[in-house]
This record gives sequence, structure tokens and C-alpha cells, in this order.
Amino acid sequence: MTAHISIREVSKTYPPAKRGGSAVEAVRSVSVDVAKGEILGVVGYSGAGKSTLVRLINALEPVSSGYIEIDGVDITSLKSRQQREMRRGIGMIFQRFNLLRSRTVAGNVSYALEVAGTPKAQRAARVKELLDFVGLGDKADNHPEQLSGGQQQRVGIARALAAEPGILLADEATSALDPETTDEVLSLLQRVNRELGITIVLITHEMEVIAKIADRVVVMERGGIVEAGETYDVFTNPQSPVTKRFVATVVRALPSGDDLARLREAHGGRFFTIEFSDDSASEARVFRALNREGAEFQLIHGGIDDIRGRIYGRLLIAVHGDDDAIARAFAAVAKTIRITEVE
Ligand SMILES: Nc1ncnc2c1ncn2[C@@H]1O[C@H](COP(=O)(O)OP(=O)(O)OP(=O)(O)O)[C@@H](O)[C@H]1O
Repeated sequence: MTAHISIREVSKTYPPAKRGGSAVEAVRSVSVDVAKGEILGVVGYSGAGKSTLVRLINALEPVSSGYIEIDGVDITSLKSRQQREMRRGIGMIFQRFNLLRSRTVAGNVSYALEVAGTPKAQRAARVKELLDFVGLGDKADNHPEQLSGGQQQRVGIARALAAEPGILLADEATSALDPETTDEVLSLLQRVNRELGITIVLITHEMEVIAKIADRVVVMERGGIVEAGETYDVFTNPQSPVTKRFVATVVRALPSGDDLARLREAHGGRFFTIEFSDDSASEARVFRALNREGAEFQLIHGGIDDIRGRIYGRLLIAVHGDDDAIARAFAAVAKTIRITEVE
């Protein structure tokens, strides 16, 4: 796997806002590789350092220490003219879309082509091609304020693609949109990734966004990376407290504390969680195995989520029966299904 973007021990410290104040370490010793053609999600609460990281990746600000390579070139040591050139290979989309209100939809995209140096004779055809790609061929002559938020972001994406970038940085690109429109924009970003092969770094505070399209995710807190991994793994086995909080916004937490105590009292028996992935017949296999061994069970709580197109199912069951029989039943299915006793 070749790294498209390689971020190595990067820190960014802002000087104190006023004399006697303290410096802000917005990014602390961050190292992460982004593979060519992948969608990397960066998630964190407000102030975690996500936007700063984006500004460092496109060299809008200098790093305080460490370095960043894009296609093997250290961009932190480039002269400003070379940096401008490098930046042409990076498209950006923003939370507030940042479209020019005085120009039509076509005008916004055309302007980006102009800046990218596309000869005038080719621009009209390219504008049409780009607007068709984002599904707005019929809105060319409208002004941005005549479009919905989702449509405006699609113009933003068309504009970002104008210079045929290899990388797209999306900074909270769906945060101003409702859930349905968010899905629409995310599907488009997925097409940008799959059909055009563009590497995407997706900054967000919405775990839903990560669950839908990110191949991998890094979780940031106070400037540092606290957790990183394949999206499915992070969702199904989060480690740090902040990651667990984020995951709980998508994957419904199992009952705990007083709720769990009440359920135990009501149902009796031993409590187990059953976790399974792609095989949607998994829970039936567990139930059959318990039946076979003569153990009784009740389903207490359950949910199935879709993480990056894969199923993640989790059930809580109360089981009554002989301990050996229960152990035999679970051993029979343990290969593909994770079963944990809830203490
Ligand atoms: N230009 C700046 N000068 C001084 N401090 C800054 C500057 N930009 C960001 N910071 C500080 O750096 C920290 C990280 O900010 P950053 O905007 O990168 O976080 P974020 O995760 O993107 O959050 P948000 O989503 O709210 O923008 C914050 O404490 C912020 O106040």
C-alpha cells in the first residue's frame, strides 16, 4: 500500500493570543498515512485540531515540527510558489460551501477552471462535464442561493474537481446538511473516490458520516490521535473513552447500570452479548445451538447496524440452563460469533 499522504510526527503550536497568555498546541505529534484511493475519516469534537490538520496538509500554514509528504514530496519544505502548485492537486470542500454568490453555478465552476489554467475554449465543455457528474446539469444558470444546501455542496464538489486533483479534503462538508441530504452528498463523495480514484480526507464530528463512507478512521482529541483503525474494527471494538462516546452515537449502547440491574432482576439467568458481522443468520445459529443443548433464553435487547456496508449485529440475551450445556452451545458457534458474558 503506497502512502499518498504521509504525516509524520506533525505538531502545530499557535503563539499566545496576548502577552502572558499560553500557547495553543492545536496538533500534537500526529502521524498517519493515507493510502492512495482511500477515504480516511478524521473525527473529533470541536477544538480537537481537525481543521488545523487540514490546513497543514495543504500547506496553508507551516508545521511547527514534523513533516508531511504528498506523493513522496515533503511539502513542508517547499517554496511558496511550489506550494501553490502542489495545492492545485488538492481539492477542498467546506461546511459553508464558500460559493461565489454573484456567479451562476456554471460560473462558479468555470472560475475554478480559470484559476486552474484550463484554456477558455475548453471551459464550457468541462463545466458541463463536471456539473453532469454531480447531477446538476440542469442548474447551470441558477445562482447558488436558488439551490438547496445539498445542491450547493454538489457545486462545491464540482468546483473542487475542476483542477483534477488527486486529493480531496472535506472539512465538515455535510455538517450544515440534514440527514437525507448528507446521504446524497456522501454517495457523491463515494463516487468521486471510486470512479475518479481520488483520495479523500474527511474531517467530521459526525460518526454517521464515518460509518457510511470512511475506509479507515482516526479519532483526535486535544490535538493528538487517540485511536486509529479500519472503520469496521473501530466501530465494533472501540478502545478509548472518546471513541466509545462517538461510536455510541451510531451503535446503540447496550443497557448498563440501573437498567441492566432491573433487567437482571426481571429475567434472571446469565446475561451474554452476542456480536456478529456479515452473516445475518448468526443469531439464529446461536439460538439453535442453545435449543439443541436444552438451554432456555430470552432476547433482551438487540440491534443491527450498517457499518461501511457491513452488518454489525449485537444482542443481549438472558440464558437459563446448565453451565456445561451453555458452554457447549457457545463453543459450537464461537468461530464466527463473539459471545461475552455480561458481569
Ligand atoms: N489561528 C489560530 N490561532 C490560535 N489558535 C488557534 C488557531 N486556529 C485554531 N486554534 C486553536 O487550536 C485548537 C484546535 O482548533 P481546530 O479548529 O483545529 O479544531 P477542530 O477540531 O477543527 O474544531 P472545530 O470543528 O471547532 O473547528 C483550538 O483550541 C483552537 O482554538
